Amino acid sequence: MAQYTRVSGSVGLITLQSPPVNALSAAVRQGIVDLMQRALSEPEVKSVVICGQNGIFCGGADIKEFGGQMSGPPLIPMIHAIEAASKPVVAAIEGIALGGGLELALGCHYRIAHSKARVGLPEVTLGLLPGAGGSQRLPRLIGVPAALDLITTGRHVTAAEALKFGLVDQITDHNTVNVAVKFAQRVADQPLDARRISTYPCLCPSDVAVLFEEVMQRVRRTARGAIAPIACVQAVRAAATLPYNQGMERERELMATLFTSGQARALQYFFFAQRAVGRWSMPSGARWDTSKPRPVHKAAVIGLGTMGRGITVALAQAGFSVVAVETQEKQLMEAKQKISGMLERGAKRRGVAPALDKINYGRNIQSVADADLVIEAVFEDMALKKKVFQQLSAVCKPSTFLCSNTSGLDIDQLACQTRNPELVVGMHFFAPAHVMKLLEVVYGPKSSPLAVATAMQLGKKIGKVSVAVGNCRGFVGNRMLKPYLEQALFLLEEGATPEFVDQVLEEFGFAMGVFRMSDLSGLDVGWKVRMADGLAMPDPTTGQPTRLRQGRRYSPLGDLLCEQGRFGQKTGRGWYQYDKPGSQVAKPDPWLHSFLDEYRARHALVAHRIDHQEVLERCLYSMINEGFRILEDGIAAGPEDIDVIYVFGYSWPRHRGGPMFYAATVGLNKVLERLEHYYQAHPDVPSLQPCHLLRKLVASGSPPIQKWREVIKKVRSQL
Ligand SMILES: CC(C)(COP(=O)(O)OP(=O)(O)OC[C@H]1O[C@@H](n2cnc3c(N)ncnc32)[C@H](O)[C@@H]1OP(=O)(O)O)[C@@H](O)C(=O)NCCC(=O)NCCSC(=O)/C=C/CCCCCCCCCCCCC(=O)O
Repeated sequence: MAQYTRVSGSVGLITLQSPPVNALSAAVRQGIVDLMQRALSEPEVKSVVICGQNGIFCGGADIKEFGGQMSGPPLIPMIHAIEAASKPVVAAIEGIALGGGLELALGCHYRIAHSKARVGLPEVTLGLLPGAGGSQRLPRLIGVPAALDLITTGRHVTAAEALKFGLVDQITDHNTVNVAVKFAQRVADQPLDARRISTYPCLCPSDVAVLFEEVMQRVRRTARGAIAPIACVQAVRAAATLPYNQGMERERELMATLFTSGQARALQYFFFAQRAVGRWSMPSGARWDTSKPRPVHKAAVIGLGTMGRGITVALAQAGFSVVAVETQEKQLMEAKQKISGMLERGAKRRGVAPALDKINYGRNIQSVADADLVIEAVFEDMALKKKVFQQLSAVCKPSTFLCSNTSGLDIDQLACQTRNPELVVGMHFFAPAHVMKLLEVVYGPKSSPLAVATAMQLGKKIGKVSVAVGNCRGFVGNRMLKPYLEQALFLLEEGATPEFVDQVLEEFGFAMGVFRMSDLSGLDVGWKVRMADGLAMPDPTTGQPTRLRQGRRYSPLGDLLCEQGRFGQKTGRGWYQYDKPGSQVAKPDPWLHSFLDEYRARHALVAHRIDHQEVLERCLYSMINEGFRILEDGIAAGPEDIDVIYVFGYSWPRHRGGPMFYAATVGLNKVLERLEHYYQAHPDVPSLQPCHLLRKLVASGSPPIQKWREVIKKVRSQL
């Protein structure tokens, strides 16, 4: 919807009204078309201003409409009509002008922005391109290099940057609509020919062909299989090489391909999934909208290893006072130096002062006594963590929230060490903790909604995407990783190489294949966990590594590498070889190949040809199957939680929506059928046995992912 008012006698003011972001829904588009006609037909009106209600110009096309039948006036002719208008039209940009919102503003003859406004063309992040003329007008207005940057990255720019580009004509600190109205009065009789961007020549640098080639290469390298960034480059190239009308035709063709693509559907699903995880709920019925967080003024971090340092930096950068504790003097000094360096580098990048004074360092756990919330980040050792929680419970205020950065240990056991177990939750950060966006907030059976709400809010304040999950071994992310890693090892036993498995996974879109990722994280991490679980031991009767442990198939390959001191990048050897310890360039290692041959011979394993399909299906479907178990167990509230965890924490390619969305795309019946097939071939691998919820969903006709929660609810109520 849109509202019309006449202001100062001669200015027609059109206000977009569609909360929360004034998206260009069919009703809003209809409103604009009707009100533009009215403004043009009223002889008293000499100029027009378009603005948005509640200090927000426009968040772009209404993404919710993309999934269904589009109705209402189309955007492109609407914007053309504005540009062709005989009276000056001024966009008054407050808050945001994104996507179709900025394209609407580019159709206006002038753009006035508030100094705090942000503008951008983020369509690429939704699997699209600026398909309402944006790919053709923006390069004509600000030049090809800047337009390529904005359109291929989708980044938002500040009003100041927009002014520098020439994207807006003026910025103001005052009431933008008032300024725009005065501006509109001033330009009422000015000729408009020079203000119609579609008539501008597209200014190109002399080496434009080289520029497009370079950008295309960079985009292909970083897109990990996403098609929209490539189409964006092609659309801008059309602007640079073709007359406007032909460029528009090319924009339309490219948009038609993207608009109906699975990638666009996945990215648009993911847009809403990211927002859905904020509306968390617990099996007790506690919810985000009925649980109030308590403010945290002072936080503390215990243990300043890699994780503790990253968490400290994330907290300090977000403005929290932090007490950072490390009991060993040498480690404390080292951590202090590293944290200061991280803060200084971060501040330089963001052009602000480093938040060094936000942190007080200490060696004594007593120094966290008055913290509102403490995050324990000591070694992943239950006995040690229990001791720390006992100490914290003794020294902290009774109201202090006690959180653990464990990556998978039982939160309940930690809560039991404290006086107030309801104030204990897991806050599982991902390395590097000041960079990675994901935070798993883990509630145990005793955790209160207050504790969950407070941890979720803290996560938001430090810029994380926080997902509330239940307490189980590995929580959501690492629990699903286990069958994935396991299958990768089994594939090596059966004849694959690390390079081949990684290549298939990287072609699928992972930033790193499973073996390169293991080398990066350190093979010893999982080895220690397996030893603590009594898994990584040779058979006591034969002294030989066996391939069956605790009644199920087990691959000791990772343990054998660790026994040789091959811990990955840090030791210069792992699944790959590296020039030197710490180097990141992985090279195939002939030693590893001989080692695999000998291993297979020792266990009488005959290598067979493993193809792409088998790698993908076994690694991904076993992980997805665990995802369904997690939903069945109520550890994650919905598929969106799992998908957000996998995209932000495990480099799952966003244009594939996340593992659960991917399963829906492949078809649940196909996933079920292939799991059945592999389980039949490997009956000693329980993670391949299709779980009850997957069967139930298939039996219910494989409903769309948005309807899974109903089936999950039914399955849980029957348990
Ligand atoms: C920055 C934001 C706007 C706000 O952020 P924040 O304040 O943090 O709040 P949020 O929680 O993110 O959002 C609040 C709620 O608002 C909802 N929201 C936000 N934006 C939109 C939107 N654009 N549409 C719908 N809903 C929106 C959001 O979901 C929240 O609600 P809830 O919590 O989920 O309930 C931030 O939200 C943001 O970044 N938004 C997205 C901005 C964006 O990406 N805009 C671009 C949209 S795409 C676009 O504009 C495309 C334009 C060109 C379209 C051309 C169409 C032509 C069709 C051609 C078809 C061709 C087919 C041919 C086929 C054939 O030929 O056969």
